[in-house]
Amino acid sequence: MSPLANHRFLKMNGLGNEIAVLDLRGSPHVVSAAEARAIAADPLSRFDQLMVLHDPVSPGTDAYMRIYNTDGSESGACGNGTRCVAWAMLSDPVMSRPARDTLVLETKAGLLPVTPVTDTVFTVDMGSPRLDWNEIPLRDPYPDTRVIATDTYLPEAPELQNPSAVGMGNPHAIFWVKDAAAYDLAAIGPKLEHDPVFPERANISFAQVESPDHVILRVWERGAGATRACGSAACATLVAGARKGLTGRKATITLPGGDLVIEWRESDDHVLMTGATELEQEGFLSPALFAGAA
Ligand SMILES: N[C@H](CCC[C@H](N)C(=O)O)C(=O)O
Repeated sequence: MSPLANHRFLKMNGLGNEIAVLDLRGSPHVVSAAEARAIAADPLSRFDQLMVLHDPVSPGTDAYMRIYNTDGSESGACGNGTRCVAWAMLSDPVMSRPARDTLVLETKAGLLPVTPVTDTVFTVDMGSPRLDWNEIPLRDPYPDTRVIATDTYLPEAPELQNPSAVGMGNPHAIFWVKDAAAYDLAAIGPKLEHDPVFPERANISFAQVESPDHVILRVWERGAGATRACGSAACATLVAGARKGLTGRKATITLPGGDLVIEWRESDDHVLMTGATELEQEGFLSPALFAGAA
């Protein structure tokens, strides 16, 4: 029987970004893409991102996280999910709790220190943005990633051709638009996500700058589709906005599910993301999910 059968999980959200948290510390099991897709397919455990906790790898860290999208692909970053994991590690009565309140979580993209602001609000240090074309990554050697060009031509939205690109441990493209609500994400999101300029696909943001400290944002996520919020996209948008002189280095980013405060700190180049988390329920993974998934 799969070690995931009957395993406890938490269903949470970060501003409506649907997050499932699975604690596999103490187990050698690594969730496969097929298992992640099976978990996502059950309405009880449905997620935009599945955050799987493993035993810590680097000294001084509290856990290693693998992050899965709905389609089973893996990401190096998920801002909203990282806050949910911090809540779970510090406040869930069943999970083993680290001794200190400030956590350091690790992903394949690096270390993420997390600090509680209240019981349910956390600040994640998302690290330095990746601005070089090959780190994002992009197909072409752009000397300046503030403006790139996509291959995709959209007859219904010909203005969507020149996004900014930023890596936050995952790839992001930000299109600067007058009205973020005007776009049919389900129709155009997949085309831009798969544009050949993004060799690892990209998370696609539509950013409407209201003022230097306020941006309205809608996101089509790589591997997950339209979500109510995307923390790493909010970080990437603030960085790109500040680089283009559209925003300051600190702004409120309003997503369909609510607000995140993002700061790109001058002193160390790190991006800080602050926002809420919410526990919805706990559940147990149905053994039937893993009958065909290996
Ligand atoms: N919702 C997440 C981002 C998931 C990114 C994922 N879709 C990818 O990079 O493949 C967040 O809050 O940052």
